[in-house]
Amino acid sequence: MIEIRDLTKIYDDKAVVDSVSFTVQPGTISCIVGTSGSGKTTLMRMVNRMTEATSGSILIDGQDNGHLPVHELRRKIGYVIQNHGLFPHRTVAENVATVPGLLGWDKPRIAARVNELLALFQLDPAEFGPRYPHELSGGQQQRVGVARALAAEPNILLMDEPFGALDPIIRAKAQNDLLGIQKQFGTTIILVTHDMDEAMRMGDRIAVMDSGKLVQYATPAELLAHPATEFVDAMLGTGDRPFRYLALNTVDRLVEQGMADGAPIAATANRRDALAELLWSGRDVAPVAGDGGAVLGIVRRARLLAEAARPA
Ligand SMILES: Nc1ncnc2c1ncn2[C@@H]1O[C@H](COP(=O)(O)OP(=O)(O)OP(=O)(O)O)[C@@H](O)[C@H]1O
Repeated sequence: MIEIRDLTKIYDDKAVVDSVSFTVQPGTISCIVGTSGSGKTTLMRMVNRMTEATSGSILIDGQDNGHLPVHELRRKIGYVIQNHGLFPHRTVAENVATVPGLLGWDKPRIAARVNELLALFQLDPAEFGPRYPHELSGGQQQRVGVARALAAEPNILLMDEPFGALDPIIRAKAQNDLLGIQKQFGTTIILVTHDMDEAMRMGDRIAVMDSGKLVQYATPAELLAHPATEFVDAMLGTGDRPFRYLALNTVDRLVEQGMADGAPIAATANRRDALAELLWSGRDVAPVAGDGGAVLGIVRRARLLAEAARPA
């Protein structure tokens, strides 16, 4: 758990992070969004003391991070930045092994961990382990960056625009991979992003920053239903709200009995994608298929449209 209390950072007499308080529950993802210069990165960097706070405190699992030696914090907390920050003169395997090496793990344990992580990120250890970062694509480098941050099994991960440089398809895949791995390890994550769709998709809760102040900290659904200020409303994008709201849930709970023609929609598809499919194929209704491909029933366009209305 990360408890941020009254945290302030002053540069040149200006509070770039201004009395910010919020708590990140264990095993959850909190996304920080806000306009450029609103203090997102500064706020996050105070968690592992890459930036020292002017005042306030951060408790990590109940311990004040100001009382822990900085090198210990950095090893305990994984850190991923845009453009991955890999060491160019070290191989992929050596990059991933960095923190376990600093922690003095023995060689077989390090090798096993490197192989496990590369495999987890769908990078064949025999093929990619010996390569240097410049011999990888941007998306592969980014995956190695995340693997490196996870190497010493940190229970906290800080991510600053980790997928910012990736194209939309690779980005969606990287987001899915991260969600899967986060669930598997129960990692607590703070993720800074410019992309509201990414925040909605990844965040259990979203912190909205405006000029150094935290203006709202809420679940994606709460944020959409009850934006605290006009600024939050503007960040959410008026025209996108119904679609963002639909995207928060899957089709499965809207399935009705019945039969319909045409290609089935997966029960695990989100409601926005399901509606898009119905609109694009000109159908009022579509079959819905479960995991094994068996048809579970149907979903109606009218039902999906009704679900896009602002929640109470
Ligand atoms: N070392 C520093 N010295 C002085 N001012 C700084 C320093 N680091 C950041 N700032 C200022 O603090 C403010 C917040 O910066 P920060 O990088 O936290 O914003 P951000 O929300 O992450 O922005 P972006 O989305 O553009 O990355 C900015 O006005 C920035 O110029």
